[in-house]
Amino acid sequence: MNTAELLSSLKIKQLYGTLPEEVTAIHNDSRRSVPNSIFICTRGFTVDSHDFFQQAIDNGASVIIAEKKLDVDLSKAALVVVNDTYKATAILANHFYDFPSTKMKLFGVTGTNGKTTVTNLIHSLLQKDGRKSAVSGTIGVELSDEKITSANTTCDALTNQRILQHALDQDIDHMAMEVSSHGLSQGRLWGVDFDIVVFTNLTHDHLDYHDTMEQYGYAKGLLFAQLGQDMTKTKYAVLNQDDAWFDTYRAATAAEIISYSLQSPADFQAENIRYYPEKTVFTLQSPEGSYTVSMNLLGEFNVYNVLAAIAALYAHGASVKHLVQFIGKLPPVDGRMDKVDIDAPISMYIDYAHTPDAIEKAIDSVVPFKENRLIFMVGTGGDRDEYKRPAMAEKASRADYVILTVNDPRFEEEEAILHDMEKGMKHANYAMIADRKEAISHAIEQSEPGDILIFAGKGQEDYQIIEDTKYPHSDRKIVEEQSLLKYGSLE
Ligand SMILES: CC(=O)N[C@H]1[C@@H](OP(=O)(O)OP(=O)(O)OC[C@H]2O[C@@H](n3ccc(=O)[nH]c3=O)[C@H](O)[C@@H]2O)O[C@H](CO)[C@@H](O)[C@@H]1O[C@H](C)C(=O)N[C@@H](C)C(=O)N[C@H](CCC(=O)O)C(=O)O
Ligand SMILES: Nc1ncnc2c1ncn2[C@@H]1O[C@H](COP(=O)(O)OP(=O)(O)OP(=O)(O)O)[C@@H](O)[C@H]1O
Repeated sequence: MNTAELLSSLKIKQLYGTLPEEVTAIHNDSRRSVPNSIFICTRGFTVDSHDFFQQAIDNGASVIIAEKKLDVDLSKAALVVVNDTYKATAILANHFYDFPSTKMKLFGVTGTNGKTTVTNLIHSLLQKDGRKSAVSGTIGVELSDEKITSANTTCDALTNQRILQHALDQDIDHMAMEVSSHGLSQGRLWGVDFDIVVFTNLTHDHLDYHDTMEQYGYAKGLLFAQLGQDMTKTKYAVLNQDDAWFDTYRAATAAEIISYSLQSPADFQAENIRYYPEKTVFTLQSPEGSYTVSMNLLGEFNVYNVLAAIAALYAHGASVKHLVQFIGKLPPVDGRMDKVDIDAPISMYIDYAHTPDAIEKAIDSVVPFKENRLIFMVGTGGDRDEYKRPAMAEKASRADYVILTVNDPRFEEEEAILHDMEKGMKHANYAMIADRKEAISHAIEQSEPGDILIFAGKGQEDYQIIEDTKYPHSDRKIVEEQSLLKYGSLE
């Protein structure tokens, strides 16, 4: 691409040296720089990559974008100084990839819990409706036949544009993106032009990063404010009317609101909900009439998630009748109240709950058909929001027997994580077992026919992070092995 044309999108404070005529790539990681590329320096939380410009030049970068004058050998690369390199990243990425988000229907989903579930539901419903769709979030980026792993739920501004363009190259013109509060507050979504945005809920999480619930709520609200004022493009915000932040987010956007609720009349309302071990049935009141929804997803929280997905697709123009038919055919989302299909006299579910609210909701989802005991295993990660740990255990105390364990210890002492959680326990029927495999096998060992077991915190993840290394780990595999050991002879 022509360099001068590309850089004309920026307010340049100083240009040192001569711009090359063409550049072929943009990078924000000096280790990945290639010949004839732009390298953008940023002040990160961990390092300041203004320190790495020389590595980028050694790798062939011919333009360095920075916030200050650097000692660049101008015979090798030009130096461009701007006010804010994070903003410059978003602007340049949009121009370089030619505004891919404006050429597709983009759904953004934010909220403390339910983002992965709702984005995957939207993605599956779009595909069932014959659309070419992609999905991105905690479980990576899924394009037609390609899965790309990502370091974050919400990728950085440059990666987002690259992925959107990559999707368009594969003729994918619909995408559902998980939008994290970290992503919003760090500007990773700048320049991503969403058409339909969805809010699930806001409860305690990430206060190590946002400090207060107000700041956390404000960060989430950026998604709605960033829908913009341009009325030439129809946009919608799908909001949970039962959440305390509904009015704030409604006021934050000029876009039309589509509401959903379980508690009061809304555009989409669920009534008469019946819970079963393998399905949930409810009556849906919608702008197109009343329907019976029967779905393979469990629990009240998934009724909220399904309402959100149906409302988002309705905003997109889909018929509610068809959506209800499609919903009935979808399997549960991987690792979210996902029943383990094994011949044993106990019911076992793999779940991803790792916030107090999600734990409460996971337990709520089995209470209606619980006949014997509920054994609940729950863990939390090291080096992350320690304030939520006692609250998690307090919610888990509703189970008859609780096993406190660890998700990803990272660099933190496992015992310290367990003791933080223990402070919230409301009864004495619990064990603390840091080793996740041992914790699972203890849960199954304790079980008796008729019990329900929930293994929460890791969902479908196939690794555990110890220090900064990912080791292979699968709750599902261990659950299957251990339950065969105890109940295998019954088959
Ligand atoms: C605290 C935090 O959010 N950190 C994010 C931040 O990293 P950072 O500022 O520390 O980056 P850095 O390591 O200082 O690097 C700065 C720059 O130098 C570059 N660099 C670095 C080294 C080098 O040799 N050369 C070089 O050029 C890097 O490529 C980068 O561009 O920017 C990075 C790029 O966007 C993110 O990957 C990183 O997320 C880290 C991995 C993380 O764990 N974040 C969590 C808290 C997070 O964002 N979570 C949410 C989900 C939350 C939820 O569960 O809902 C998410 O969206 O993932
Ligand atoms: N709408 C909801 N309300 C409350 N809890 C929910 C809701 N949806 C899912 N959960 C709970 O939260 C867990 C995680 O769900 P999901 O992965 O969809 O959320 P998420 O927002 O993507 O989480 P993360 O940001 O940590 O990836 C589920 O396993 C379930 O226990």
